[in-house]
Amino acid sequence: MDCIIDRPSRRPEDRVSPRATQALQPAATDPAQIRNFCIIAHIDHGKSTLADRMLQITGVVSDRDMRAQYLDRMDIERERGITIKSQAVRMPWEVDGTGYALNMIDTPGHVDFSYEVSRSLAACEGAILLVDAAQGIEAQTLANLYLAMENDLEIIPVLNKIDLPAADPDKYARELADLIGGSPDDVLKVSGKTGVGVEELLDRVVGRVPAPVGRADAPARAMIFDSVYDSYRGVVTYVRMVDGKLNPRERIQMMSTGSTHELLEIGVSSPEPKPSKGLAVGEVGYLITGVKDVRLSKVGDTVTTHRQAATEPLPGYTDPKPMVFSGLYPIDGSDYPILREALDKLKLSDAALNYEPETSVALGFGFRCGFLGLLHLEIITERLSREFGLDLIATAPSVTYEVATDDGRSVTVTNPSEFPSGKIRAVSEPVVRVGILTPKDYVGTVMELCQSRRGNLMGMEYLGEDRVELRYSMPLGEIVFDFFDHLKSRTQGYASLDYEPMGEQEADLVKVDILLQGEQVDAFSAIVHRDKAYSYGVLMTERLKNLIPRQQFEVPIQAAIGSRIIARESIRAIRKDVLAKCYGGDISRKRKLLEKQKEGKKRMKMVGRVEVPQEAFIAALSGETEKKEKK
Ligand SMILES: Nc1nc2c(ncn2[C@@H]2O[C@H](COP(=O)(O)OP(=O)(O)OP(=O)(O)O)[C@@H](O)[C@H]2O)c(=O)[nH]1
Repeated sequence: MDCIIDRPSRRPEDRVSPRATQALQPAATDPAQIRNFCIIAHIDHGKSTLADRMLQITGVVSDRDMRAQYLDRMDIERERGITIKSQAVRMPWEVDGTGYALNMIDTPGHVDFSYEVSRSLAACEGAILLVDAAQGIEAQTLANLYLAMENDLEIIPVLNKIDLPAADPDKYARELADLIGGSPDDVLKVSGKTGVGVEELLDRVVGRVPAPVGRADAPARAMIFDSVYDSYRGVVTYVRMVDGKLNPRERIQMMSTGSTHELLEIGVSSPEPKPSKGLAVGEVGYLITGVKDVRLSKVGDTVTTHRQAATEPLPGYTDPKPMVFSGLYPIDGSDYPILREALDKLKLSDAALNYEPETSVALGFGFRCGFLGLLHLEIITERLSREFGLDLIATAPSVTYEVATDDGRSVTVTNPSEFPSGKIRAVSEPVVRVGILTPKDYVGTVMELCQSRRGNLMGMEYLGEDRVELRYSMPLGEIVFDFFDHLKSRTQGYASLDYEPMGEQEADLVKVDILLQGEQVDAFSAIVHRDKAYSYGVLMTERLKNLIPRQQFEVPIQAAIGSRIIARESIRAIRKDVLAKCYGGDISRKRKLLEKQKEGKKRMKMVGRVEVPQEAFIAALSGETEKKEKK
């Protein structure tokens, strides 16, 4: 009789290194044998590919199970090649006969998620600074490096993709060494694709990244650096133990809210979740408590035990604050309940998503949503359409304004239609520190663009021979509106951008309304700088003129600041007689035409006496007319 033996497969082409030793047991590992590190890189510089290769070489994922970008779990992440949620993986590695547990924390690379990046960094002692050897340093390389330095991390500079024919490792090694100090010879050269240099890199992590330190006998303190919703297991919380120990089935307490939960499972990911006997000082792992909403397990919060609670939370906790707002409306009004349900579901897994119902004359029922940034907005709208089959229109993104009125009130405005109508004393808007990296030939055109967006130059530096870093302070409101598209098209895609909040400033801002036959169309109101009010008015009135069909009377389209009209167009009157061409006695054909006209009217929105097809509003909001003209 045949007997099946369950043997670990080790095929000749498997890339597992002989130094991928037996894993050390969590909760029983000496902190001196733990290394916590992350990989920081500009988008597309190969972070996920390198992480995949490390998993393979350390034997935690077999070649057979390997699929590209193992750590990027969400489909949408894999398709777009971006990392949204960070994960942590424990890998065994042996150096000079000693076994180590390497915890790799994958960080999101995009500025919208910089708070999550900063918490992931706070969970580590070291960072691999990964730079594409064919492209060199980019804006997010710098932004992430500065964050890592603020967190006192040991930086390991690495050039990736050295297998590319276009790679110029010597040039970029000098650039990297100039940036962080040290010699170009210290810069490791690897290829995440072929695996060259990856073993040396793991050795360097062990050699250079400091071991974690913490007080083993103090009350438990663990920092949450990620919180992910899983439809089967509820919320999975990723933590870094700082002091003490957490044990299975213990009652834990969230220090920001005082809420307590039973610890149903605790363990480490390698990379599939493996329950353990607990987590001790310096370790990285996950907790499951059965809660169903990520807002009960917030990134940055400190976990302690209920029985022996710590008194001081770990530093650095803040609530995620939405920066960009937009109205989301279903194109088919009957989809509204589905949209509400979909947002409720997404909120379970995304603590940064905010929304409340709103109505618009032009677009019907929808939700005003708050996002961390433009990419966050894009991801949410894409998930709504992909996962819930919703067809949506989003109003132009807006930021938060503080408006002080003459009667002494202060109003927070996230939607232009809430802008107070009386006398305004002052308006302040959020400002960000912008870093742009561009080849030197494009400096002129980039500066022109920044100036046209009310940017203030704060500094300019050459990086190597041919690239320049420009630093500006700029209103966030100017960036959320197609700034990135313009930057890319002016520099043929070469410039990269990063920004971080730097407070607020007063500015001469006004609300421009768009009126159709004297009636305000809310979805088109915008808060803009006074100098740009006129051009916004002209743009929108022209767009609408081209999109709204003629009516039986003349329709004025106006742009106004308060009661002052600043631009005007009009649609000439026409008597639309669908039966005009239908002479003769064929009554059934006439009826058909009239029926068809009635169908069309259903999708019409009434603004005062004016009938507007909803498509016209949608096209005007998305700027479709200009796009067509450009083509
Ligand atoms: N030739 C070559 N290509 C690589 C190498 N590493 C990554 N790539 C390619 O570079 C592209 C980006 O790699 P990713 O690993 O997705 O980059 P990433 O930094 O994780 O990207 P984000 O998750 O968006 O930040 C992919 O097309 C990879 O196949 C390498 O060492 N050599």
